Order: sequence, then structure tokens, then C-alpha cells
Amino acid sequence: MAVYTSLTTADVSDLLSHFDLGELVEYSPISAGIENSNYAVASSQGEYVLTLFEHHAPDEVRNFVRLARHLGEKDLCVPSPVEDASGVWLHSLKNKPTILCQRFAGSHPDQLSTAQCEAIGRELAEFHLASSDLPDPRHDERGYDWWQSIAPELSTDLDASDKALLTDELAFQQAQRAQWCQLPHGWIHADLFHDNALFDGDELTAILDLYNACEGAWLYDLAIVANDWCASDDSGLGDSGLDPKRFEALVIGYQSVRPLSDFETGMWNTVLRGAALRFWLSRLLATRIAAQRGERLPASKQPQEYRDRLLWHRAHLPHTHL
Ligand SMILES: Nc1ncnc2c1ncn2[C@@H]1O[C@H](COP(=O)(O)OP(=O)(O)OP(=O)(O)O)[C@@H](O)[C@H]1O
Ligand SMILES: N[C@@H](CCO)C(=O)O
Repeated sequence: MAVYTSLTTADVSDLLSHFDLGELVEYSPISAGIENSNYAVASSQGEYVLTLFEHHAPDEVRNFVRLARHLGEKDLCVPSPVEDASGVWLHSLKNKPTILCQRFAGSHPDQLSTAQCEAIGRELAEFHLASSDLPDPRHDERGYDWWQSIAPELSTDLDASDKALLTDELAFQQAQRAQWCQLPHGWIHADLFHDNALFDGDELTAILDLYNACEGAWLYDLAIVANDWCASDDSGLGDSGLDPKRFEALVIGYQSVRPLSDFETGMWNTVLRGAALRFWLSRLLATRIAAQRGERLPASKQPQEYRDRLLWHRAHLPHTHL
């Protein structure tokens, strides 16, 4: 949907000239993604993705790359920047931090299968364990404190029933907070939607977009994945809940690497609700920002989907049998 910063052939060629990657063959904007500007870049020696960070300062980018390198060393398929001929990977275009990463094969899954859900569950658990020895995870800027602080501002865009829902859910999450903080935690991806993964058939080829990675409860990360990958509304039936088969496959995949404790399974409903609340709020904010620019979020990123999923979780008992 968005490439916010336009680059010319001269901009891309200039950047490429620092690298030992041959000549620029072609480049094209990647429309997927709503946070950064991405370009597919082909050189005479390979295919790359140029990412220009729209909102992150160079130090934040260094922090993401620290995580990506750490995970890459443990054989996870995550994009890590290529170094130029002088060993520099962090560049700047149009005064914005810019990196060039290897382009992974594969495509975003369309009709999600149980096998893909199981694969992403396994990989997420690998992500949690592999990052557990990397110190100083970044603070979650879209975490509990943000929910509480942004809600009054965003609620002016809501009708009375949604306002009441938001107030009630925030009070519920506040009451659950002490328990939530007891959950096993560490680095989390925090945005592992299916448009941030690449597959070749049922084989996972990459996890992308580590640019929200931060400290959080591991179960919360799994809940973020569940709310997107297991959403039943892609059947077109208008149901905003979770598909039990895909949910089961996701949890089986995750538990094959890191079994959940009884305490965690007891927290499922709270955490699924929190994960739905988080993206309801962030999509409300994104809707407001898009409106200020005279734009509209794509149908797949509308806040109502996450409001409805929150309502569904509030009406359904947790999946404690898993
Ligand atoms: N290393 C890569 N290999 C292959 N494709 C990539 C790579 N990096 C990015 N892409 C493509 O670019 C798209 C946008 O990238 P990314 O998700 O990082 O952008 P974003 O603006 O941060 O997105 P979001 O809105 O999800 O936060 C991806 O969905 C993917 O199609
Ligand atoms: N994955 C997010 C957008 C990027 O953070 C969403 O679908 O709302």
C-alpha cells in the first residue's frame, strides 16, 4: 500500500556503488507494508530488498539488526543487512536510515493451511528460545502502558458501544496485569502476521519485519500469531473468531519446541484479548493518520476486524484443553 519515500535510479545506483554487488539491473517499489518504504533491487549479482526506515532512528535500527544477526547465527531465516565494501551496513538515503538485505524466496501464504500454522508455531518458539540469551530487549512501545495512554485519545473516534467495550477491556487487562507479568518473557517478534512470513508451499522460507521486536510475554507473541493466522473470517462467513484446526496446529507446532506451562494455558484468554486489543488500537491510530493524509487503510487492515476478534474472545472460553 505504501512507499512513502520515492527513490530515483541515481539514488539506488549510488547506494549500490558502495557494495560489491555488481551493477544495478532494476528496482521497483514493494507496495506491501505500511510502516517503511521497501524496494526490490536486482543487481548483476543477486536480488535484494532495500528498506528505508520511515520512523526509526539509526540506533533503533542497530537494535533490530543486533537481533537479526543473533537469530541468523542460530540458523533462523530472518533478513539481516548486507555489508558494503567497507563493512558498513547502515546507510542513509533522503536522511533516513537505509539497509540492503538479501531477498528471500517464497511468497506470503494466501489460503493458510494447518501445516503452515504448525510451521510458524515451531519457528516462533525457535525465535523465543534463540533470542533468550540476547540481553536488553527493546521496550514495547505498543505495550500495556501505550494501550492505557492512547485509548482516551482514540476513543473520541468511537461510538458509544465501542467506547464502553474499550473502557471495560482496559479495566479487565489492568486487573490481569500482575498475572500477565508473571508469564515467561523475553524478545518477541510482536508483529508476526502472515504478511510477515514467506513460504514455498508449506515450507517456511523466512520471517520478515523484525521492526517491532521488543520485550514481551512469549504467550502474547503466540496470541498475536493466533489472532491473524488462525482467523476464521477468511472463510467469508463473517465469523471473527479462531479456526480450531489451525489454532490447534499452531499450538502443537509451538509446543513441539517449547511446551507451554499450565500457568500459560490458564492465561490464554486474557492474552488473546490483549493481543486483539493491541491491534484494534494500533489500527485505529493508523486509520486516523491515514485519514489526515486523505487515505484509507486497506480492507485487510481495518480496525473493526480486531474489535470483532476481541468481542469473540470475550464471549468464548479459553482454549485451555491445548
Ligand atoms: N528480505 C526480504 N525478502 C523478500 N521479501 C521481502 C524482504 N523484506 C521485505 N520483503 C517484502 O517487502 C514487504 C514489506 O516488508 P516489511 O513487512 O518489512 O515492511 P513494513 O512496511 O515494515 O511492513 P508492515 O506494514 O508489516 O510493518 C514484505 O511483505 C515482503 O513482501
Ligand atoms: N501487522 C499490523 C500492521 C503493521 O504493524 C496490522 O496488521 O495491523
